[in-house]
Amino acid sequence: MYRYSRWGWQLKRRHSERKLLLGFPFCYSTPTPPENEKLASPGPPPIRVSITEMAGRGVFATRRIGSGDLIHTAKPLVSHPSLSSIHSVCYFCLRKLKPVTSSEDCNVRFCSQECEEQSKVFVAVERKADWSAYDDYCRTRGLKYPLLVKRLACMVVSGVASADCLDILQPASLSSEMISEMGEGFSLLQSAFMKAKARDECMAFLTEQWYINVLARFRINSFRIELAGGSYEDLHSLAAASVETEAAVGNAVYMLPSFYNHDCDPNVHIIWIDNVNARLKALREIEAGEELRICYIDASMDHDARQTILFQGFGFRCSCLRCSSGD
Ligand SMILES: C[S@@+](CC[C@H](N)C(=O)[O-])C[C@H]1O[C@@H](n2cnc3c(N)ncnc32)[C@H](O)[C@@H]1O
Repeated sequence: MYRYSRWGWQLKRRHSERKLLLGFPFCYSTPTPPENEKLASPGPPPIRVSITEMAGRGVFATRRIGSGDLIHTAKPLVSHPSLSSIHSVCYFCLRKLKPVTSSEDCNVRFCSQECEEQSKVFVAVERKADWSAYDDYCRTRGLKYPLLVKRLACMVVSGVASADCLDILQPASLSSEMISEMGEGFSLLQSAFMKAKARDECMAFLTEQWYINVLARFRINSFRIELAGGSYEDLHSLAAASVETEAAVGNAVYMLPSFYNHDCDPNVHIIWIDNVNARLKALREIEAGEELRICYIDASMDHDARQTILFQGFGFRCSCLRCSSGD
């Protein structure tokens, strides 16, 4: 289940929680706000991760945050373009690219030397293997998370990520049926690496259990990326795409945004302007100590539809004020 990306709605656990409460160094960046955007604070973001009463860990304001303030930005831990966008966005940051013709069409592309440089080590690993069977498996079943797993596996093999980098995130609970369906994806991923003669010592992490653990985390922590910015033409094609097919350019998982809980009337929203880097903005005034929440789903749905999707996708019954009022 993807967390809805736009329009303002959107464990090694005990050990990890302790680390979080003690101030685990998150992968956030102090943002450079565009003109007319007010930064909530010049230093570290005015937030902390703590335990909530009903929803596990959550994100809380450490001081008052003004309406419209940019609270923090976040770079992804793992991201991947959707298969339908693979030739039209940067393979690293998902920025939209100018259309190309003919022979260039079948290559992945980058928006800048910087993006190419930052991804060259794991892209080199990826290029050694033939992913056609794995990609077909994703395409025919409409699966997006296994593409994130493939990228993470290439990052681990190349040494730019550790195999346990997502362990701190909450996993989805998976039924035995879901787990058995993942077997095919794992076999295809493993066989692509084996045919490419990847060295055994680099592949020790790649067990079926690793594959399942990672997918369980992607399932409830991934964001579907829809870009809000770009040119006038982009906005037109985005509008058309959202009607016709899939407006998303890809999917990504972040560290700090993964700790935001859900509310059907959220006080924070997460947006993407022109690439995969996320911006978390206050939708209204937030007091010190208040929990910051985003909306995981389409907030325009009615009460019953929201409850069903949240339960099926994220495993909880929402008891936010809006749901409690029956709206
Ligand atoms: C992306 S995680 C949010 C962080 C999570 N609470 C943690 O401890 O890592 C999503 C999960 O948090 C819990 N959650 C989020 N919002 C909730 C809410 N409003 N009520 C109850 N549980 C919630 C659910 O278990 C959901 O699957």
